[in-house]
Amino acid sequence: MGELFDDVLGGGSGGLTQVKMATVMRVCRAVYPCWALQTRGLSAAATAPGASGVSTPLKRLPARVKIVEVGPRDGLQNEKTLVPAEVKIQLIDMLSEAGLPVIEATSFVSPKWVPQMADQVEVMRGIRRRPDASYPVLTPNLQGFQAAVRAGAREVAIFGAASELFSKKNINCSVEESLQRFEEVTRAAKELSVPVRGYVSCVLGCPYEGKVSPEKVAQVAKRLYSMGCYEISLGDTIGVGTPRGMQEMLTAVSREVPISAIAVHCHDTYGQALANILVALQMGVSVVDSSVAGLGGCPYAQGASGNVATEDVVYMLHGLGIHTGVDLQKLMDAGVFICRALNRKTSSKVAQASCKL
Ligand SMILES: CC(C)(COP(=O)([O-])OP(=O)([O-])OC[C@H]1O[C@@H](n2cnc3c(N)ncnc32)[C@H](O)[C@@H]1OP(=O)([O-])[O-])[C@@H](O)C(=O)NCCC(=O)NCCSC(=O)C[C@@](C)(O)CC(=O)[O-]
Repeated sequence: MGELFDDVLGGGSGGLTQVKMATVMRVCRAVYPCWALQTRGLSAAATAPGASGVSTPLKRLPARVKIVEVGPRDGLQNEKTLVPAEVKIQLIDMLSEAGLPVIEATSFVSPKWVPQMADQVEVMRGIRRRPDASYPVLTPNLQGFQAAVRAGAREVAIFGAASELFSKKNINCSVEESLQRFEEVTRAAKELSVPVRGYVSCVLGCPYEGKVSPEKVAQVAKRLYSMGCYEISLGDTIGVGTPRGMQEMLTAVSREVPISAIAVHCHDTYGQALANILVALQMGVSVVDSSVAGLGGCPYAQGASGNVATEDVVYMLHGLGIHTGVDLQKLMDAGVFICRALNRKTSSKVAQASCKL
């Protein structure tokens, strides 16, 4: 590599000719496929989504990505002011209109722990469901699962962690105890043919324990998958991960769980979310969680900012020629609606650039 650059840049006279520059670009693309992808993807985005002429590196990306919109739950669970149920319902309906295939609607957790989600029954009863979309809800235990089913939930998500301390702070039990509770939920769900999604939090770092080993993440993911979760969402809860960490962690998890059953759930605290998602896509992941307007955070992970904004993910994916089924304009309208209701600015760069707020 060094020799190649010496060869291209050496000689001193004349600086970088066009021929030399082209060679440098070729070498960089060969050595850093990810960089090649980004530079080519960006020019594709600048011209037309899915533009032709984008060649080799894009072949490694999925043709289609499923976006799991978590704003109404992950976003609103962290808001200081309580958002009225009718606002949540309107937000979910607007997200449905925008074509999002999965919208996490609310959670059936203790109202003493998360008062922002105490109106879960009203929300579930009020939303207009699109027949081809699903509206999962979080259920930490059997009590939550039964209440969710009574309220009309047709899909649930259980949420574990790869960190003992986070598990204790978030759901008041150890990782092992949580897995036992989740077994009860998956067993009950199986009897009613209710699909269950599984989360693992703190996959790239924990607010209480710091570094988290990829092997620990893989163990928890494997347990959730083997108890029947159809998909495992890997959460960078505090948004500290970088592309290299994402690659190492996904390498470990994909030894235990098929890549087609893995989703990534990136918070954007350090501005790394899109880069981390791109790495995940290159490794074969085709399910991405995100939150309209970048709302969110976890009440039990202080300092964690919101999820990556759905608008930004959709813009990147469309620029790469990847199909999502999402109407970006309608999605941005939903972002404007909820930001006005919350009296806050959007965290989506795409929405900011489009001068919507
Ligand atoms: C899990 C519990 C309930 C344990 O809480 P606990 O206090 O250990 O529960 P308990 O079994 O001892 O029961 C105590 C009380 O809670 C009630 N209770 C018990 N279960 C339920 C339930 N399901 N729904 C409603 N109420 C419930 C139960 O009925 C009882 O009521 P009381 O007799 O005192 O009146 C509690 O810790 C809790 O609700 N935690 C909230 C966790 C949460 O929602 N965190 C945020 C979501 S996770 C997240 O954001 C991360 C994620 C998914 O996005 C991915 C990522 O980014 O990493």
